[in-house]
Amino acid sequence: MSATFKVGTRGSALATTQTGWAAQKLSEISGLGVETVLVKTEGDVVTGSLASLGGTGVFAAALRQHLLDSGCDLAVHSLKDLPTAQPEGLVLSCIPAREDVRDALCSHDGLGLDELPQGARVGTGSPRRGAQLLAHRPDLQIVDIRGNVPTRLGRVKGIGETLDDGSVGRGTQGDLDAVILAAAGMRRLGLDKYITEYLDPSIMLPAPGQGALALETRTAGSGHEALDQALAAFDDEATRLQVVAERSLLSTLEAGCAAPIGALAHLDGGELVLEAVACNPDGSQTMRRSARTAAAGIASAQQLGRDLARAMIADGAAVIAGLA
Ligand SMILES: NCc1[nH]cc(CCC(=O)O)c1CC(=O)O
Repeated sequence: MSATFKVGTRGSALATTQTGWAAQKLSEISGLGVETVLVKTEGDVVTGSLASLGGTGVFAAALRQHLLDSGCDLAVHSLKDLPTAQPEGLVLSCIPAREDVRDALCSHDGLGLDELPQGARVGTGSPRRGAQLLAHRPDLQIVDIRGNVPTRLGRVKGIGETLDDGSVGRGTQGDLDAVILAAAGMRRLGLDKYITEYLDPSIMLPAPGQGALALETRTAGSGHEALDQALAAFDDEATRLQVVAERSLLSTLEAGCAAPIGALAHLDGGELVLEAVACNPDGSQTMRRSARTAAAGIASAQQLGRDLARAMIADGAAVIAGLA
């Protein structure tokens, strides 16, 4: 029997799908077999509002402990769900090329954002999404929802009934005109046909790290040389530069994934450009800024995020976003 590595995953459809995708690629590159280990996490059983959960990293903590205890050799996370502080003994050894970074509107009858009826009910548990929606459409009613992607999608009028997956839409009321979800998750789950508008980043800046996966191992290595090499080969340098800048901004603002902060970096020729927004939860105040650097490398990306955050803080961003 050929050697295998163990990959840990949460049990949600999104987690198992993206873990399967990454593990398959690494298996192809390394020639190793894969064994999947399911890890139940606190974030999957708590039922309160996401905004009220407070502490960041509830989704990742149990998986990380499992990795530290050598219950698995590799953990696959959604990067945007990871706190910006890296735990001792673990390293993000691979960040693959990013999926679509945008947020997506999923509404009934194919409606786009500007076609939603006056006062339409739009579901999201994210203060960042709610605030930016309200900044664009102050008439909308933001409804705090949580749950996994198919469950949230099933709350939209007319959609719950049509989802053919047996785990989806059962008992959902169709009580919303629309929900906002990450396009990346919808695509990975094959649910992107329900997207009625990809929200332009000029209206809705995504969460730092959105659309990117983070493949984590113990700092000492995965225990499989071929896997360590595959992780290095599967890492995408452009994505890493972007997400480092975005997460550096978030950590300098001392904010987490539940904060009303959006950030998106991209490469423009040889330059790294970072755009960011800080909002108050009702969308009545938004501060949007950008910065760029021609300097290459991870340290410069980190510096870019830090400098932009400091400039925004100097102009009151932390107060606006309720972080001060
Ligand atoms: N917080 C849940 C979560 N974590 C990652 C994704 C989507 C995939 C991604 O952004 O990489 C989602 C669902 C969503 O926000 O719609």
